[in-house]
Amino acid sequence: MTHTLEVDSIILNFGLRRILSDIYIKCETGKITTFAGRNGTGKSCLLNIILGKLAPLSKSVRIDGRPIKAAYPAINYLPQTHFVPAGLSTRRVFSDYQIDLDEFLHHFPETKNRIKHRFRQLSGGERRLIEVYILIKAPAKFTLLDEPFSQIMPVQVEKIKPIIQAERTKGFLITDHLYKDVIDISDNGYLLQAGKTWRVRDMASLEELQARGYISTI
Ligand SMILES: Nc1ncnc2c1ncn2[C@@H]1O[C@H](COP(=O)(O)OP(=O)(O)OP(=O)(O)O)[C@@H](O)[C@H]1O
Repeated sequence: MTHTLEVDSIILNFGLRRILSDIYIKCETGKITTFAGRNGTGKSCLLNIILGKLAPLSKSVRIDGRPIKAAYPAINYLPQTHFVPAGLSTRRVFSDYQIDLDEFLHHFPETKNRIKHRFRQLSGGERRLIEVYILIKAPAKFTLLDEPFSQIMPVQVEKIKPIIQAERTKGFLITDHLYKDVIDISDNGYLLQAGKTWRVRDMASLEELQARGYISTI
C-alpha cells in the first residue's frame, strides 16, 4: 500500500518577514522527492514545521489525508547538524539504533578500522556518513534528509545513492545543494522560491530549474 505525506496551507513569518506562504508538497512511499531551493529560502523551516518543531501561523501536514498529531514514529529526520551523542563508541551507535554494522561495513569497507573508535574521534565526514546511513535504514514511513550529501566524500555519495533507492518501502524528501546527486535519484521534485513551492515536472532535464534561475544555464 502506498502512503502519502502532504503539506500545505503554511504561513510562516519571522517578525514582519514572510518566509513561507504558498506551499504544497506531496511525498509518496516508494518515491524520492527532491526539495530544492537557494540558501535561506526556508527549506529547513519547512522540514521543522512538518516535524512539529516549528509552529507557523497555519499549517496542514497530513499522512494518507489525515492531519498528524506527532511526526514520530511515521517520520524520521536527518538534521544538518550531528545528532548522534559523540561519547558513544561507534559500535554502540549501530547497536543502539539497531542498524546492521556488518551490512554497513560491506558497503563501506574503508571504515573498518575506524569502528573501534568513539564517535567523537571520527572525522566530521565519517560521523556524517554513519548518521546518514542510520537515518536511511531506520524504520519510518517517511524520511526527511536535510543535506545528506554535504561533508561526505564523492565516492561514498555514489554508494549512498543506491542504498536510498533500495529502501522502496519509504518515501524520502531530500534537500541538498549538491542538486545533481539528488536529482540523479529523485522521482519528482519541488523548488522553493520566494516562499512558494513550484512542482518541477522533469527534474532530470534541468530546464525548469534553469528557467527559474536555481541553476545556471552554462
Ligand atoms: N528562529 C528564527 N528567527 C528568525 N529568522 C529565522 C529563524 N530561523 C530561520 N530564520 C530565517 O528564515 C530563513 C529561512 O531559513 P532556513 O534555515 O529554513 O533556510 P534554508 O533554505 O534551509 O537555508 P540553507 O539552504 O542555507 O540551509 C533564513 O533567512 C533564516 O535566516
